[in-house]
Amino acid sequence: MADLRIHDYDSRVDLDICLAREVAAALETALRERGVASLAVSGGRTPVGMFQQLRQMRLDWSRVWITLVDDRWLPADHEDSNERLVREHLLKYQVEAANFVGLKTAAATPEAGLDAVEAALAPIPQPFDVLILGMGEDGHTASLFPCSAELASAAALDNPRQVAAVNPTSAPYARISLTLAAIVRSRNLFLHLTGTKKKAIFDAAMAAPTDRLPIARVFDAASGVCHMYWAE
Ligand SMILES: O=C1O[C@H](COP(=O)(O)O)[C@@H](O)[C@H](O)[C@H]1O
Repeated sequence: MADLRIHDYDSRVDLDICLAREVAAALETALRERGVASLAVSGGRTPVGMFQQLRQMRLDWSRVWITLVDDRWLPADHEDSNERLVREHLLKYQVEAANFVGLKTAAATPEAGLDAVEAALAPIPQPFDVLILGMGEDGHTASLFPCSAELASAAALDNPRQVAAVNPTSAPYARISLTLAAIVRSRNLFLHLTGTKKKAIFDAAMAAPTDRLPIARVFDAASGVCHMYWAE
């Protein structure tokens, strides 16, 4: 079980600045120690302000690999694509020099695309130096949805795959997601949450004695220090 440290901020702007600094510091450490660094980011609405802070951080971004924790199986220019969000808000200015690998291929379905996605991810230094999760109000994280038939295999810690196809019944679009096993191997694991409603959902999920939601399963399975950054 992870040693989860909670960081509360008075404002989302303060949170975005502090989380971006922590992420940049962890990437800098990786660059110093291993010469390359890897970062996996979530999509959705929550990370936009943090991306805008992170893209101002001075790093040798040409030695940093960036990918997504999950994506909707949509063209990369679709308004609901996580790749589009990252290209628009993070891969700008000096971060344009980073090596970005998206999770969407030309295959018709995520199931058909799995092998190609794994091959595309192969050059990225693993385990990820930094991985940033978000959370939905149903307790999903990445695209590990509690409602999906694929959750058992995508969240099985002995799943040798890095990615899984997920078809949520409570949310739109087929998805591709890092597996729970790939997520919890990360060297620095952050959860980025905003709003009192999500905080209450997170606290209840962590306190539940049984039927653990995906977000709680991350911190059950992770080891070492993990961080939750929250602002109202
Ligand atoms: O579907 C998704 O939702 C979560 C949470 O998104 P948010 O809009 O509530 O911040 C996100 O972390 C994930 O990457 C995304 O695909």
